[in-house]
Amino acid sequence: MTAGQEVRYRIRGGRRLDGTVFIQGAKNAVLPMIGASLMASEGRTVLRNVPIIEDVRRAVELAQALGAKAELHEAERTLVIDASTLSSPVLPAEIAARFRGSFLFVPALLHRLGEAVIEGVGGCNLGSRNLDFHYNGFKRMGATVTEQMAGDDGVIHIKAGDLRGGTLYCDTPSHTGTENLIMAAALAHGTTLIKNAALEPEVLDNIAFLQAMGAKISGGGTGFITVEGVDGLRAVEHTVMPDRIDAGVFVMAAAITGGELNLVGAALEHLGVAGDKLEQMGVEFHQQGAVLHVRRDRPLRPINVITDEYPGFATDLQSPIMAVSCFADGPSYIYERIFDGRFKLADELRKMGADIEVNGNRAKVLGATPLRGAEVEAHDLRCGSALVLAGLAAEGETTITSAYYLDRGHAHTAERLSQAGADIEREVG
Ligand SMILES: CC(=O)N[C@H]1[C@@H](OP(=O)(O)OP(=O)(O)OC[C@H]2O[C@@H](n3ccc(=O)[nH]c3=O)[C@H](O)[C@@H]2O)O[C@H](CO)[C@@H](O)[C@@H]1O
Ligand SMILES: C=C(OP(=O)(O)O)C(=O)O
Repeated sequence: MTAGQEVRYRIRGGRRLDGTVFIQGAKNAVLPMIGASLMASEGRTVLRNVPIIEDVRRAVELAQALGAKAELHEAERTLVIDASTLSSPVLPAEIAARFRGSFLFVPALLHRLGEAVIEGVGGCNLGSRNLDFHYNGFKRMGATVTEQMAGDDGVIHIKAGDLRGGTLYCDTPSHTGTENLIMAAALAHGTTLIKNAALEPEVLDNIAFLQAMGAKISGGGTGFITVEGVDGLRAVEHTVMPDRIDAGVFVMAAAITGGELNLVGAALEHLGVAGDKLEQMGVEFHQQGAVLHVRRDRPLRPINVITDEYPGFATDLQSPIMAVSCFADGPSYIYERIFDGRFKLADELRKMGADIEVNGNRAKVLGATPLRGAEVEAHDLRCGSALVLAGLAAEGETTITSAYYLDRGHAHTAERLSQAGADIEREVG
């Protein structure tokens, strides 16, 4: 899949899903791990259960552009990285601007090459997405951050100097902010305390990975993380945790079609409040070891959702639940607290017949409205997964354009849904 190619999904709705689905490895865990693996100056890192998503392909291209050897073995879902040859500090815009996780490469560049040059940082266009917690943390550790204009675009130079530990904080518990500050502290001189650190399971998986590499990190999951700097990190093997957002979307695929799925690798605990809200809507869960059995065979009830950091209702599941709410019997209320640009989905769902009122970062979904197939656009990754859900339950054919966004974060979507009985195809070109 090359830049500029159009990806579309075509779905003929109305089929009840039934079967077994394998939950992919977590996008938001593997991306910081690829960044962290570049901190090992010798040896080969082996990451297993790697999701075959576009963001991972971009991360591999970026690692290669920086001089590392990175091989993605797609059939084996395994990534092998040899970062001994890392040589360029420049995150080139043509790759880095296509995914948010590119900024997670900065600590390795600071430690290994003494500087990072950021021509662009991408990710979903969700309104304002600042990076001040990251920059302020790097500065507190002794780095200098300067911005130069190149045409209309700013290029940011970070010079590491001699990074040393200190007291750092996130104003709000930023997911990638916490990961970047931990990675910057891991090889800095002395001890770092990070206050108001993120609690997401992917942050904890990344801490486990860094600890295996030899980093000294304590306090993960408490909001206060202490990192004692070490002299070097070694390349290790690690299995990426399952993707709780992918799991949540498949739970909702069962919910919206009145179906029944066995989700291999999904953990109800990792859904946080989203699991409770789905139960209130009428979804039944049975955790059977590493398999989450999910079923919905009663009418969907409406719901109130307030997005929050983990274990609150994940913002990445807010768009999907908006699609499910269209089928609930009564008004649902959604309050998006993390990102201010996530409601473009409402316009797309309206094209399918949804009745949604948006006021700032609050939305009221008036269910139940029967949705009908339409041509709709994925404005971001989770808008894409929500439209897939809507298409599965709508009458007739739905075409989702700009679906590269969906492929950024979900692997083999059409194959996995088809195996469970959906009528869905992916088209490129
Ligand atoms: C690659 C990755 O892991 N992406 C996830 C990560 O994004 P990301 O790490 O970018 O999200 P953050 O947790 O940093 O952002 C949360 C909020 O904090 C604000 N903020 C963040 C950093 C900063 O320096 N200044 C600032 O103001 C943001 O604008 C946003 O309003 O967490 C999000 C929230 O769970 C998820 O939707 C993304 O899927
Ligand atoms: C916002 C998201 O991702 P990113 O931070 O990678 O843009 C997402 O996964 O919905």
